[in-house]
Amino acid sequence: MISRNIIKLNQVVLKGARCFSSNQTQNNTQTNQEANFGYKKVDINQKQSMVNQVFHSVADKYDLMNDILSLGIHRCWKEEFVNDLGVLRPTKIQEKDQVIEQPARVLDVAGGTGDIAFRILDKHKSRSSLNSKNLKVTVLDINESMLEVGKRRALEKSFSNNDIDFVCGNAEILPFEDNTFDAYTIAYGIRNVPRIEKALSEAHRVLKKGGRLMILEFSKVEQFPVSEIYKQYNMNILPLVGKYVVGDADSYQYLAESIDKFHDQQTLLRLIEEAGFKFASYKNLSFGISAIHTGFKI
Ligand SMILES: C[S@@+](CC[C@H](N)C(=O)[O-])C[C@H]1O[C@@H](n2cnc3c(N)ncnc32)[C@H](O)[C@@H]1O
Repeated sequence: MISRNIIKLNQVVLKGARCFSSNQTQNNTQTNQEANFGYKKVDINQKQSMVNQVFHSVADKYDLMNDILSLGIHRCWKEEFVNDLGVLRPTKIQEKDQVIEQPARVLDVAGGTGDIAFRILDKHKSRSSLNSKNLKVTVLDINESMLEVGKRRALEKSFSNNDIDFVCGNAEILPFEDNTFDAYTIAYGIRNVPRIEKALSEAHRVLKKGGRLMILEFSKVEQFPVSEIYKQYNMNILPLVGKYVVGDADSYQYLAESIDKFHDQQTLLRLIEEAGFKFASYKNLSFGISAIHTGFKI
């Protein structure tokens, strides 16, 4: 049984996007467009290669580090995110004189090791009377190392290809047709994508009418002294724990800097609206350390 699943879950779809694996270096053509890589200004194409190196380096210890660094709190934020998504119903399609049910489809972009996808599937099973055939989650990530961990975890959790599939691809050029998904989720991924506007426009394109965008991301804490304690923690503790647990202080230095440089709640909200989403809103989690943004394709 397990070996059949291994074969199925290893069928990574590669359509129209460059993927990054450990033994690959990316030689992107230079442009004169710049992006932030933490506190550094780099060529926008170079940013993706540098982000890829970070996640290749941390992939094996990524989930453990999330627990250590957030003292387990990231689990509560992810739970709230998945609760807010709610239960998705299958689509009913009339075919000749028959009504056919198609599973609801969720695309989890920058889904990495599958954490959000597994939570969505678990929640769906525990909350609804529907069977697992009524929901399918597609995990998309640009990094093969992160996806490999996700595929391993999916097998351990006994999910099959009917529940979940793993696609190597870029959030900026999604390898899916227009109007395909009922929901698009992205957790702690959007700040790593070089062209956020492109990713949001792709999210809008692949969602069905009525479909929902949900973003979970680190955000801005305004209340003093929490803001200062949080900044000091990120800048000093993150690289230190990275050094001793993963043997890689630089990657965690980038993660801390990228959190500091990322947009505030209002700016991200504006970008979501500019991408065409309606009824966009956000809510803060733990003083705004994280925030959930949402919007709908109407
Ligand atoms: C911090 S991890 C988040 C993983 C997961 N969503 C979670 O919440 O645990 C960020 C992920 O974004 C992915 N990523 C970065 N740039 C991307 C892009 N352009 N397209 C798709 N994935 C990307 C990385 O490979 C990495 O797996």
